[in-house]
Amino acid sequence: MDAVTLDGLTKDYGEVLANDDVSFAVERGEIFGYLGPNGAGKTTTIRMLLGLISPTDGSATVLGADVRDESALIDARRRIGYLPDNPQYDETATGRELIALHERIKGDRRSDELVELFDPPLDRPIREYSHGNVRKLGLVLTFMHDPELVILDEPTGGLDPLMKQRFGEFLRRERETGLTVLFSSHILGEVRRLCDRVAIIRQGRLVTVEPVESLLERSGKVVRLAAAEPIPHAALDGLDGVHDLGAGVAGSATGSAAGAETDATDSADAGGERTATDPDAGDHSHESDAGDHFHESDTGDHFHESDTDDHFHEYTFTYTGEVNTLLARLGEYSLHDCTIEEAPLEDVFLRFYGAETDETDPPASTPADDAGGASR
Ligand SMILES: Nc1ncnc2c1ncn2[C@@H]1O[C@H](COP(=O)(O)OP(=O)(O)OP(=O)(O)O)[C@@H](O)[C@H]1O
Repeated sequence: MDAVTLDGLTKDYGEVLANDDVSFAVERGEIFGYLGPNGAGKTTTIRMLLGLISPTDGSATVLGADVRDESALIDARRRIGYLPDNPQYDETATGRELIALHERIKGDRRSDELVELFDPPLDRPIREYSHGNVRKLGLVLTFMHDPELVILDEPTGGLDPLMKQRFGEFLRRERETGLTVLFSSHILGEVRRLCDRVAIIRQGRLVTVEPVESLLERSGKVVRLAAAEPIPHAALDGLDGVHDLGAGVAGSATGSAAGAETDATDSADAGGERTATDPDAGDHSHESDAGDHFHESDTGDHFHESDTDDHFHEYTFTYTGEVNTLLARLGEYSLHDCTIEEAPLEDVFLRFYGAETDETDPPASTPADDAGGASR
């Protein structure tokens, strides 16, 4: 039996159709990412699953309990851990007092271990907690009764990188013991590291449900190169899986790669030739605005050679091919810098669903449709 099922779940707030016919299922024992930009409808779905708001239409179950059946849901919730995106704890209580309160409500099997792991302050009132410390206490309260299913709404907001890593390792360990996790995020990279499958919601509508690996394969990677020598256009553009190739000549080979990356991003859409003078040469603006550095050429089929040795040649593109193939091709050139990163969530949307998709114009065919329906 699936841990969570949604079938045509719909929430109409009146002005906003926050969930529109949302269907998917979370299998027992998986970490399932619920991904979407701000305002997409993630929290609305989660609040319906917990019985905190009623669906306008459709149905859902958590651990077998129908979310419209209050008594069944109360029973199920004893076996569920829930971390809201913005927990509203009693501001005057201390962390220790809140742990004691939660122990009385749902039991405590492991708060000591969790306090040691997530290390929230315990003896100060909540009103003095930082955002990250509220989140760390929230993780203790969510997991302390050893739930079968946890539903986490943007759980890593406010956590520092070390704590994010610790949280990720913790979730993976818990999965090994059979825990099911549904967690929302707007960060694709975070979901990639943790999740087995992912659902993406945009403007209230589900756009895909699929294994995270297949999503990332199709969404590709953003590649940024800074080369000591020009790379012929055909060498990159002719490679299978290269999209949106943009190029320029910028900065100094001894300068900041980060600056080069910024400019490369700015120039990525235009493609063709762009040139820039070494910022250290004197005459030209040092502002980071690409418009001050780059001068569009009237031809798009070759790359400009710089007139000083200090320049490097930068290229940005999205790559959906084999990384080893790309590296073999790049190995033929002298590179100053190379970064290969996952495409941002926004790019994934642009690539697969179009920039103009809105509530009145749903994608004609989504991967969820292609897979024979969103739920499985
Ligand atoms: N109580 C409410 N009344 C009216 N509209 C609401 C209500 N709650 C949410 N909305 C609207 O519903 C839409 C979905 O909001 P929701 O909070 O579910 O999105 P989200 O994906 O969780 O966003 P975020 O990542 O920013 O938390 C938004 O347009 C939001 O303004």
